[in-house]
Amino acid sequence: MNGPANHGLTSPVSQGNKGEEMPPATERPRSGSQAEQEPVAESVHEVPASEATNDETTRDATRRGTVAVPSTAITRLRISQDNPPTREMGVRSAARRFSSAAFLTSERYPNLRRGPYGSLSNSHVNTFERILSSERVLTNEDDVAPYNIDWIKTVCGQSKVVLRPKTTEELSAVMKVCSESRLAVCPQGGNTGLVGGSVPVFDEVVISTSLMNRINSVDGISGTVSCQAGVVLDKLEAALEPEGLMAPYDLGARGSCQIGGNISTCAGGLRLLRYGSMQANTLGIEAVLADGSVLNMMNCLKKDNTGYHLRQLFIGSEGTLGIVTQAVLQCPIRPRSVNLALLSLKKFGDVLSTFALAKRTLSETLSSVEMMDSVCMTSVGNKLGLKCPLQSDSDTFFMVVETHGSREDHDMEKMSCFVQEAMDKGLVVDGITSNEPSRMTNLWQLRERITESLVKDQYVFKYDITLPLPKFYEAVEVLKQKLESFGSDVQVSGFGHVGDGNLHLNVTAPAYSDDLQNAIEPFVFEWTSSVGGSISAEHGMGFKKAKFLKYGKSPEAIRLMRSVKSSMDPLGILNPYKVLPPS
Ligand SMILES: O=C(O)CC[C@@H](O)C(=O)O
Ligand SMILES: [Zn+2]
Repeated sequence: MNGPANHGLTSPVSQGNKGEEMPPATERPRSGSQAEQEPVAESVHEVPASEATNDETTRDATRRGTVAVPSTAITRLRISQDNPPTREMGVRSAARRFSSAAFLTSERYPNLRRGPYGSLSNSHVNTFERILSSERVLTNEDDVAPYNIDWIKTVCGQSKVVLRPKTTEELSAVMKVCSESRLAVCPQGGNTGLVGGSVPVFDEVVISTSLMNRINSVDGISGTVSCQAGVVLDKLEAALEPEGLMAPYDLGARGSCQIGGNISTCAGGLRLLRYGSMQANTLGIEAVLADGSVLNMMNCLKKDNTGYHLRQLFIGSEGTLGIVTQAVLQCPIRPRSVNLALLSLKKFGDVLSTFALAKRTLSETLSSVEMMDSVCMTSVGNKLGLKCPLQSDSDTFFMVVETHGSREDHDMEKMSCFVQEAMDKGLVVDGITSNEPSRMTNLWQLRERITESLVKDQYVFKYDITLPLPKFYEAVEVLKQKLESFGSDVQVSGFGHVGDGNLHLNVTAPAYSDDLQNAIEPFVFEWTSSVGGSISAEHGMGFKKAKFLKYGKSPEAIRLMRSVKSSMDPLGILNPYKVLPPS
């Protein structure tokens, strides 16, 4: 028998809907004096599919895995035989191949110390290969590289191995090995996170759920789906559609993000306003715990009050308490009619008044209320070539308002009346409505692809915060003022789920700089907390925000979090350096 394969690793050193066309604008209901002065046909117009954007890419093109970090973009590193790289150099150059701004997390955060974890050895790799088969144990540097870096290229770990289990049993066996050798692990879904939660910080073993992609069952009557954690959101949607159901949430990253990752980060997204949170919609969970034991809570029931709601522990804990392997989600009925409006507004106060009006007039049909400022709209235009069909200037705000309903004529009329009333009241300057699927898709891209446009050719500091609505856009203004001295190369912008009070606050700069980061943090967290907001709305704490947890939780709450963590993961091997601040 051959001896164990040499994987080039060191030995252990430490134990450490197509709807009907809208009637022509001139036929829509009008009222009030402003409508008389300003013909609706000129202000509210429908958008021809080709005019909405000049990019015909479909919603699928927003798949982050393909648009932002295409695997084909990973060019092979040419290594001179005279000067073979060390493992460390290899990871470093793998990181730098993605972008000139790439770097190792351990370099950018030099005060960070690796925990007392074991080191990966050839013998571990051989054991993993026995459990998973060798094709599902990646050790080749080029294969491992994409799992080390986040898709916006802001953090980069140095893992040497990626494990790709297909079943809960395999993942459980892997965790038993990791627990016995105190190997730290980093669970990873679609790697679409924005807070550095899904990539390793040092050399954690990456456990990818990508091959755990089975949909177990869809129950059209009770409206539930049971699936493995690695199912990609748009694949789930495709499986739900024939049953007349849809996922209870929607994200721009739907082409790459996975259900397990969505649950672990308590993802919010574009429809939370209408369909509720991940906490509300996750009925059942199966998770593998730190010691490899399997916790099966695959409940399909809407009502289950049998004591502690344990599944909630895994929703939003970012893989620090267990790795979600399967789940049951409650799924709403797919709407028969969808209507969309893209609006432009003069000031943020009008955005809030329009939101209030939308709630009153669109009531039960309202499914999404999003906003973006002109910096964001300009960015999707300049960087991605997506043309906004509305007139605007540098102070304009934009809103996307969507309805989901069951009566096309009724829903369309409701949307028209809402836009008309908003214009009559002088809240909305210009607007477009559509219920034609490809047109709506194009209009949605103006909102959904902001993230992709902001990261293009520049560094982005991202802050995902919840704020009381009157303070929502003040965050952008306050930060602009704070960063004035950095000059016009540094831009502050805001967009997000205004319907949920969730602002995505972004600072873009030509490159990362410690000075800029130190000017923003902890200032932005202090300010958010001082006005009664939350420093993480829907992206989680990950690695980047962990040290700022005190701005979101009281000392007592943090103590309880630590005690839950140490009782469920006494060796601290599950996604270390994330969520909780270093102790
Ligand atoms: O880029 C961001 O900050 C937000 C990403 C995502 O949550 C979105 O709402 O588009
Ligand atoms: Zn968002």
